[in-house]
Amino acid sequence: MDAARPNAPPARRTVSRSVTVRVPAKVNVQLAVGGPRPDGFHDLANVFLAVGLYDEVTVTPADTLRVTASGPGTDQIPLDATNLAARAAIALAERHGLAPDVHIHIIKDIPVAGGMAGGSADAAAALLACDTLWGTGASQPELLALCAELGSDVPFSLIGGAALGQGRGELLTPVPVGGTFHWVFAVADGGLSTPAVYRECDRLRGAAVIAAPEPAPVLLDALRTGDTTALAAALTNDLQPAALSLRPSLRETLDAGTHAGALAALVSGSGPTCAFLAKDAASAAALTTALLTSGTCRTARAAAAPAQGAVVVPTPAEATS
Ligand SMILES: C[C@@](CO)(OP(=O)(O)O)[C@H](O)COP(=O)(O)OP(=O)(O)OC[C@H]1O[C@@H](n2ccc(N)nc2=O)[C@H](O)[C@@H]1O
Ligand SMILES: Nc1ncnc2c1ncn2[C@@H]1O[C@H](COP(=O)(O)OP(=O)(O)O)[C@@H](O)[C@H]1O
Repeated sequence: MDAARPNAPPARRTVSRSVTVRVPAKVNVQLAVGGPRPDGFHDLANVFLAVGLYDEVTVTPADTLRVTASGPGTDQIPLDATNLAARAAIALAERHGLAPDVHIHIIKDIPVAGGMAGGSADAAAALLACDTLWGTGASQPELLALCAELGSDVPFSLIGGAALGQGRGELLTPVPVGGTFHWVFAVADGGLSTPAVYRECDRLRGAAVIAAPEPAPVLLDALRTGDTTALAAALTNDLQPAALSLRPSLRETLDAGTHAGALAALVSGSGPTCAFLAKDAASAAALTTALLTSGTCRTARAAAAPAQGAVVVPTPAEATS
């Protein structure tokens, strides 16, 4: 008790606490790509679906900004201020006149450079974690605006679920989902560069006239009604020919999943991860086993969708109180 103020509540001890945020990967169930814009981006009709593969980002007060990471592929991500999670912390700190002095630790389970928005996920997670740690109390629109500055896919990583991304993918409209979809992801050795895949898409299209990208009503209906068969028939990815052109061996991966009973097979975003839609959880488990033994991928993972967006993980004390 405070001796000077007998009725005052016990003084709060300032503890150097950590905040952990869990954030999902995505698959693009429709990726319609327009022609190149003057700013180098492409207009999209990008229907994102968050899937249950997660990274975890923990921020802890520190003397200076520091990034560490564990998990597969982390030797391929920068651990300096160019890491997307570090860029997110710096952006939020600058906006609120703070020093971005945190230790950011990333536990990666989302394939690196795999077309599943792992870096974007870490950026969204770091933003939410720092906002919570620093008590900056940013509103959802403020967080989404910061996300859009960090990358086209980052806003979706924050909100999760399913959403239509227009513009370069950052202008989101949530999409209702009426059921659970069971996916399997075949993870390749090594990544593909997103800008290189967009460039290859432009090169393959040559002088063809490209229609403005539009969301497909049949696909949005399939999501809304939770109809797996209809979703399988409606999946499209305009970047798939470019990803296959840069990595022809992905055709064998797609064929292996199709022969093993997938309802549909497509490249996830810019690749090289291949995504397979399964009838149900049991089919997804069987498909995972078949892909693991097919010799056409580094590993295979089953994951259900939709997944929740970035969320603060309760500390053990909070979880039991
Ligand atoms: C292709 C998609 C599909 O969701 O994701 P991935 O499969 O890579 O995860 C996205 O469009 C990737 O979004 P993201 O990875 O956030 O890209 P950004 O950092 O904003 O941009 C990286 C580069 O990709 C190209 N780019 C990106 C988005 C877009 N609408 N048009 C583009 O041409 C540009 O060359 C840009 O310089
Ligand atoms: N925290 C991060 N996690 C993953 N990649 C990162 C991160 N920060 C920067 N990068 C870089 O971003 C690029 C794209 O990675 P990623 O987002 O995993 O792939 P994709 O854009 O295919 O979904 C990689 O070249 C990687 O080195």
